Amino acid sequence: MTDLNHIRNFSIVAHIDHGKSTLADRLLEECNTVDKREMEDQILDSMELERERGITIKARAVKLTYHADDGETYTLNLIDTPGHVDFNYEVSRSLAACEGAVLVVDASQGIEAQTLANTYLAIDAGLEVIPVVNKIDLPSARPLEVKHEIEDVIGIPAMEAPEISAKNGINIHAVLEDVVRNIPAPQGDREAPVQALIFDSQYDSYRGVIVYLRVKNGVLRPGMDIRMMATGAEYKIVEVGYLHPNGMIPADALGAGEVGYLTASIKTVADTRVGDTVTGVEDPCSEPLPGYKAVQPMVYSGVYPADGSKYGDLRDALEKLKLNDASMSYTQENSIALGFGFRCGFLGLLHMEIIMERLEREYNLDLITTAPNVVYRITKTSGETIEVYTPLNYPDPAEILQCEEPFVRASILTPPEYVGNIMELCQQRRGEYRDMTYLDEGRVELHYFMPLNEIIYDFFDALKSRTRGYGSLDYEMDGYRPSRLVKLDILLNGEIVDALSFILFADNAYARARRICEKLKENIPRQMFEIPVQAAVGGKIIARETIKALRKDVLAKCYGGDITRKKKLLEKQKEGKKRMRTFGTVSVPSEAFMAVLKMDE
Ligand SMILES: Nc1nc2c(ncn2[C@@H]2O[C@H](COP(=O)(O)OP(=O)(O)OP(=O)(O)O)[C@@H](O)[C@H]2O)c(=O)[nH]1
Repeated sequence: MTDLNHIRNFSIVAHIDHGKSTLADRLLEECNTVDKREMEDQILDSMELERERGITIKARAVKLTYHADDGETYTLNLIDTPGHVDFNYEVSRSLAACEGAVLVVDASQGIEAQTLANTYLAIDAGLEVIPVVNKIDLPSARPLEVKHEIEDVIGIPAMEAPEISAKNGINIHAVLEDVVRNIPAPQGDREAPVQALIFDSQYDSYRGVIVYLRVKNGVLRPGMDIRMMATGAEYKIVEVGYLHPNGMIPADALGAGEVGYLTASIKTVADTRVGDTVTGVEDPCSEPLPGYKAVQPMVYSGVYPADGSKYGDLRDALEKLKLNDASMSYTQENSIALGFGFRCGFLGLLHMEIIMERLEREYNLDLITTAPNVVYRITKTSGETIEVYTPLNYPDPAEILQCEEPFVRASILTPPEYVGNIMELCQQRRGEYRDMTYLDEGRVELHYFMPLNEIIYDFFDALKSRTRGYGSLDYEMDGYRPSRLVKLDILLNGEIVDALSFILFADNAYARARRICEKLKENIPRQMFEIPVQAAVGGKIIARETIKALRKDVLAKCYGGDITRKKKLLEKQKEGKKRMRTFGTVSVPSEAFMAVLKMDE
């Protein structure tokens, strides 16, 4: 165990793409913990998918050894934080494991919404924030301006902030010196009962769950019986150790102030929730650490195998993913149209996309997802209040007394010239204007109340395109408000396709219904008979298109006796058929579902 005075626990916070992972790599190199040759690019983002998408999903930590200019050797624990608004809670728990945060700001972009949001999280967590200006190698870099921006907007001294290029390895040493000098050493009592904060966990098929934690008080040792205070789960520690960039290094003990891992043959990450407190069974601490929150999925979607016979495979895959991702949820759901599937809950659309991609890629599944929805709250005339996770459970309109939908407080940062565009966008999305602050000459912060439902689809993309990429968004939940909602049903050939139903704001129903019918008409191939495509609210048809009947058969073009060409065509047709689902008498390709999902593009 390192003595407390020689430990520094810190995170790096930044807006997406400002260079957090690249700086982390350079710090690792500078501390010589990693041999350059064996260093994979961006070791902290260890999942393949993360690397491909260039985002950081799960928090990880590494222990660095740094020989400082004062002649002393320090242990630096770098805790990586996810960079997307979907994962804000995980960010806050990672920060709670630290005493300081390095704030990376891109010298050409300056402060953006997530810079502010993450910095405020760090300041709220009581961390010492040390700014760093990155990407000074770029011709468009304006480090001095950005330093002024940091001082004016965030209100922390920044004139001495290191000007670095993480990419080219310029001035990295100055960052490490700042960390050692300006971030306080951890405090804690190693004689006290154990109190350790879980900031991440990961499922490993051989060892069970690996729990990443920061010990606040006491000492953890192998053989000790521990309890997770929120979930109540109890285990015997098998191993404790440190997180070296090249792997886990077992140790005899993990003491207050330190960051490391434990294993205890834990079967599921659901037992080791992020933010929970680990304590000893024999000599428990009197109170858990503050700030634990059971994270709730905010967005739900139906997930069905494109090929109905793969239902079992999908269930197995979800079961495995769930072991590793406590924030995802799933329950079985039956749709008349799609058969057996699951209603899955996600933190947000990015989280949903990541899980869908993992299911398709790692488990080789072809999936159909239904339009994502938020959780609505409906009070019935009987006085009963229900939470509606899926349009399939939407009550009969005659039984509804009141509908409520979740709202968020959104803050949008933008250069002033785009304010008009943004206001228009927010108004279209039923935003309620709160206020607007001019942060400095180049930046305005707009505050709105918005229905979560209007944000989850494509709000972020729409914002980016209306601000030429300069606008940025952050939001937090703000509770439920009464709303006028309806369920829109889609009928093909007179029959409701339940998997295409969704809940929306009443005033949007007509426009949306027309667009969906048009989209379906474009995406459903003609068949032997005419197919009416209709949209209805409460049994009343509000839009209609018709898919004309098909007359020619595919082989008609194949005059002449070229059998291989005929075979090819038939083969192709079969391929097409496989990807179709038949509803009543109508075959619908999975692309049609996608088209309805991607409505707002
Ligand atoms: N020119 C230049 N590019 C840099 C520098 N540092 C990082 N980049 C580039 O900026 C991009 C984003 O860097 P990352 O380190 O992945 O950014 P991040 O903040 O970790 O992003 P997320 O993981 O998505 O939160 C990459 O293409 C880097 O190569 C720098 O000093 N100069």
